[in-house]
Amino acid sequence: MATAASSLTFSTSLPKLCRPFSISITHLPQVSLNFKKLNCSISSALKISRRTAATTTKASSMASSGITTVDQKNKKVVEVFDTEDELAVSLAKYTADLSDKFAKERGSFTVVVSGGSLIKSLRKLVEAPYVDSIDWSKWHVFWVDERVVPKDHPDSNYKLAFDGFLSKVPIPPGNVYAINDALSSEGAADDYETCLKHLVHTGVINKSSVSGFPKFDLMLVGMGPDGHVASLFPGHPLLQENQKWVTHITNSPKPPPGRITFTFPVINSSSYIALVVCGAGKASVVQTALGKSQNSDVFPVQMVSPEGELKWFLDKDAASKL
Ligand SMILES: O=C1O[C@H](COP(=O)(O)O)[C@@H](O)[C@H](O)[C@H]1O
Repeated sequence: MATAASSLTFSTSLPKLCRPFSISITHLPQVSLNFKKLNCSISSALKISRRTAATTTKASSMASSGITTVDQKNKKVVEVFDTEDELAVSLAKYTADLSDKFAKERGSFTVVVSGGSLIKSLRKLVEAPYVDSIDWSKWHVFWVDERVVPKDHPDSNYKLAFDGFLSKVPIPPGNVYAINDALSSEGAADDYETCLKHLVHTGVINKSSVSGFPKFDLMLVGMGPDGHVASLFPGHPLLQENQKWVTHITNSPKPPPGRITFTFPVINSSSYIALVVCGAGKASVVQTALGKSQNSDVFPVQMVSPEGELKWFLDKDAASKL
């Protein structure tokens, strides 16, 4: 299964640029909770568990530890881990299992990553056993959002992923799809969309028969403390974009201001989405998205509703208000 796994360092050549190709809001319902192991604040959550026991099932076979919640109807799983380290172990297994599945089923594995804290949580993938067992040659890597800065800039999501992950595994450089950082935000977004269209046309990326948008195998997505996902921020008109695959923003409330981002129709056409959220600073948004909060705001994260499975990976602090 593993290929060329003896080297942990891959070529420093540039990733594939897209330039050559110049060529209903669903408010997630209350989830059911099945506390297999519980060391965090639980009293209110246990009440939820009793209230919703009828729809509670065991975790998927990919779940390895933690507190697991399953909402079968909405294909939503919530898993809470005592520590971020346990979360990272489970996230690595989840990703490796899906890599195996898609490599066998379709000969390639299309993976979309965000920037931010997510990348650190992928660190177990570059350790044994996964670094040697995953068939990295099948991976095609994309960004759900990117800051329009040079690739060696500290704000670059590409640089973050390269330094923390991609430089440590033998993914063919031609399968790493960074933005063209020589373009404007608008130009880079259009160019990235053109790149995706080419890859859908050539069959590298699946196309959703439901939405007609590209259907990525796995999106590994973080969430900001304001509930933003990708570069889709609360209250921003881009939340409603339903034509474009990739769009741009020049006034991001979080610096830097110029970014490109996948739109919700693309995000929500995915086969699997892992939403990885850690830290007490994100607990209130998690409570609104998954708990019984009275907050009437709709955060962008609540608009994440894939065709396939959504799995939340939460650490104890992020889940502390559930
Ligand atoms: O600006 C961004 O922020 C979000 C969240 O980052 P985090 O550090 O709070 O996890 C990230 O998912 C996104 O890709 C990035 O561009």
